[in-house]
Amino acid sequence: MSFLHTNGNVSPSHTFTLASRASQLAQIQTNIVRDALQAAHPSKSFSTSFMTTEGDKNQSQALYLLGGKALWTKELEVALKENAVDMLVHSLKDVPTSLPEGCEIGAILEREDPVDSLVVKEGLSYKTLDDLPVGSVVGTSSVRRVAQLRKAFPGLEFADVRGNLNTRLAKLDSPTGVYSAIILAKAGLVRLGMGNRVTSDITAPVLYHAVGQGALGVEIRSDDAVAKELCKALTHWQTEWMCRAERAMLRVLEGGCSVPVGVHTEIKPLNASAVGPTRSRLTITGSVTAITGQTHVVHELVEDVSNVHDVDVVGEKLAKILMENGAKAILDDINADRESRKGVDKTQAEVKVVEDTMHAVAQ
Ligand SMILES: NCc1[nH]cc(CCC(=O)O)c1CC(=O)O
Repeated sequence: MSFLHTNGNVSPSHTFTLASRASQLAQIQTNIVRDALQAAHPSKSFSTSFMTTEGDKNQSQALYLLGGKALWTKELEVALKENAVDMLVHSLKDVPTSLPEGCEIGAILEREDPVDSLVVKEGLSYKTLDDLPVGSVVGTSSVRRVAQLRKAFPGLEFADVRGNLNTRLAKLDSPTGVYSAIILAKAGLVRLGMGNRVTSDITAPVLYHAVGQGALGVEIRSDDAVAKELCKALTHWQTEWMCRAERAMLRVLEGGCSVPVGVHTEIKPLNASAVGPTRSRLTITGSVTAITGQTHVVHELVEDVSNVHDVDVVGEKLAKILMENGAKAILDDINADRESRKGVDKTQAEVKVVEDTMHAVAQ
C-alpha cells in the first residue's frame, strides 16, 4: 500500500488513497467522500484504506514510535505524513481544533442534521426525555450532553455507554440492559441507515450539539497542492463557514483542555441568487456548561460575513464574550480539577493521551 510520489507532480496513474478508522461508520463516511471525489474527477483514481489497531501495528514502524497509545487521528496522521495515504476522512467533531504541523483540512462536506437524538429501547413506548420515569438510566459518554441535561432532568440517571454505534444499540436493546434510552448524534445513525431508530431529537436550547457535529472533514498534507485542488469540489461552503466559526470558538475556549461546549449555527446567504460563497448572515449560539450542570453560559451572535476570515473572527468573538459572561470561571474550575488528577508519575506522552481521550469524550 505504501508508495512514493512527489507532491504537485502526480502521474496520471496515481491512485489517491483515502484512509480512516475501520469502524462501520468511518468506512461508510470514507466511501461517501471517495464517491464524491470520483464523481467530481472521473479521470482520476481513488481507493480506500481502513486501519485497524492490531493489523497496522505490525506493518508500520512509525506506529511504534507513538508507543502504541496514540489515538486514531494521530496514527492516521502518521500514515498521511509518510505519504502512505493521501487523505484522511474524519467526523469533523472528532478532529482537534489545531492540527499537527504539516496537516490541514482540505474539505468540509455538506452537513447532515447536526442534532443529538434520543433512541429509546426497543419495546418501550416513551418518546422524549420528559416521558422517562424517575430513575430511568440514559446512556451517553459525552460530558457535554450530561452537563447540559442534568439540571433540566434531575430525575434521570446518566451513565456511560461505550463502543461503536452498533455496540451501543445492542447494549440498549439487550433484555438485561440497564438503559431505557441512549443519546446519539443523529448524523451517525442516518449514515448507517438506522435513522428509523431516532425516537426524538433533543435540540437547542435543551441541548446544544457538539462543534462540527454531523459534518465530514478531509485532512490532507499542507504541501499536497494536488489533493488540495481535488478537495475543492467537495467543500460545501455554507457548512465550511458554519463549522469554521464553531471550531474558532472552541479553539479559544479550549485553551488546551476539553470542556462541555455546545453550539447551534445557521447561515443565510444575503444574495439568494449567488451560486458560490457570498455575503451571508451567520447566527451562532455557543454554550459552556459546568460539569455539574449548575452553571450554564449561553450567548448568541448575529453577524454578516463575507469570507472564512470573517467567520473565524465571529467564532473567536463569541468565545471571548462567553468567557466574560462566566465561561472563564467554568473553564478554570475544570482545569484546576484536571491538574489535581494528573498523576505526578505520568510521562508527558501518557498525559497527552489522557488529554486527547478527554477531548474525544467531551464531544
Ligand atoms: N464521538 C463519536 C462520534 N463521532 C461522530 C459521531 C457521529 C457522526 C457525526 O457527528 O458526524 C459520533 C457518535 C455520536 O456522538 O453519537
